[in-house]
Amino acid sequence: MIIVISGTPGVGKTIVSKELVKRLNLKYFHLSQFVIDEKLYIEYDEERQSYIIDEDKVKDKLEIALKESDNIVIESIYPSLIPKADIVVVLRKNPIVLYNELKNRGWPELKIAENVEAEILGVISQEAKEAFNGKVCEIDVTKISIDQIINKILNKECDYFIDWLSDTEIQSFLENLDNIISSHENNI
Ligand SMILES: Nc1ncnc2c1ncn2[C@@H]1O[C@H](COP(=O)(O)OP(=O)(O)O)[C@@H](O)[C@H]1O
Repeated sequence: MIIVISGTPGVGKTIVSKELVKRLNLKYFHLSQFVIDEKLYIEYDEERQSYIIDEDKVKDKLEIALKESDNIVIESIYPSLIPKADIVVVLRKNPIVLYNELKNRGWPELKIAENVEAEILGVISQEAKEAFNGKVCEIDVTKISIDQIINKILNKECDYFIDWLSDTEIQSFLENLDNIISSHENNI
């Protein structure tokens, strides 16, 4: 069984992945750590304080690293780079709650804005559905405990249509994020 836990940074991937590993006695694979350990990046983006990954190298290395793997939880923000999976869980978190989570991490303003915008637009969920059509299970984790998340995953209780933009407060929040992003782009 290969379970992928994906979603925007800050939604709860690590905490959920580790709890799932414990409950089901599975192996754990953190893709972003693998990228850093194997130096599968092109460069470090100082402004965003994150690595720009070399997708082709990651795909090749993953094919080898995961070749024999079964009974594993793979945590990743890049679901389309993963060669195979039985289920791809995409954790979703209310963008305003997520914004505060990333702010508490002390991340740069631009990195927060880009990640929260991606959550509003469902970027990772879309990427997962294109790569693993029919195997994706989205879960809104905003108001539920880790235990409840794990049970939803094990019972495949998915939320079928998460559209943050149906909330007018989030529509105006997105405009603010766009302003932050464009102000950084204008300063280049
Ligand atoms: N269901 C939840 N309820 C309350 N807090 C949560 C929940 N899921 C995650 N968190 C908290 O959210 C933060 C981000 O979790 P983490 O697993 O580090 O996210 P990610 O790996 O997606 O960046 C952590 O402080 C974690 O304790």
